Amino acid sequence: TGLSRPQRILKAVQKNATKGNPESVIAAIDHYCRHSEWAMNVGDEKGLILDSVVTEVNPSTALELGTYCGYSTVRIARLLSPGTKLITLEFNPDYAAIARQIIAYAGLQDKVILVEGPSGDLIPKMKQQHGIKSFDFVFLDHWKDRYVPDTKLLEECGLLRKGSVLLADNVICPGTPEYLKYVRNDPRYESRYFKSNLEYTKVEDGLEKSVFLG
Ligand SMILES: Cc1ncccc1-c1cc(O)c2nc[nH]c(=O)c2c1
Ligand SMILES: [Mg+2]
Repeated sequence: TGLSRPQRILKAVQKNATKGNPESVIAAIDHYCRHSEWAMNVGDEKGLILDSVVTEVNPSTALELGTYCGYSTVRIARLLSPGTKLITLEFNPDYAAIARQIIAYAGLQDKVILVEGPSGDLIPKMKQQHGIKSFDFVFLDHWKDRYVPDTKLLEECGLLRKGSVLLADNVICPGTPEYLKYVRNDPRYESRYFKSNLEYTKVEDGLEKSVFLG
């Protein structure tokens, strides 16, 4: 039955973007998903908030939960200082295969480590597999029912330090009420909501930024 949506997004990148130019890859995906077919990228509006938080944190170590086609992976990796790494976890092998090609098309493959598998299994292996002491920045954008268990797992594995920043997508749509309760009620987190819109729509959504206080 033809190409998948991620495959069509990759084709749009190959057709409309310039190799090695992350900005053009981002613009090509946003144009395609706004004018041709919707897809669950963080998008251009929430993407500006993501950019500002990544720039403020300037992480040495960053983790992304949920790669999909690599749109936010490219947004984050293009802002990282030389010598820093973004680890991105993706459960779906078909998504991962497309994301690798989009990340490579942007010329960012040397800054990104894409790992396929369930976040719940991979998070406890981060230290030994990738020599990570702790993450300065975590972008949660995978599955709403995993936000709380994976946050607890990051704490338990000693992967968060005083000042680590968690940024969560979709806290309104599809919505992560349990996660919002968790980070807003736990005194170890200082949380703030950034109101925005669901990618490429007028529906409200937003990002929750939570600083781990240790
Ligand atoms: C798919 C969808 N339909 C209607 C409304 C929102 C969504 C939606 C939007 C996103 O940004 C997502 N990010 C990560 N994971 C998701 O499952 C997800 C789902
Ligand atoms: Mg999302």
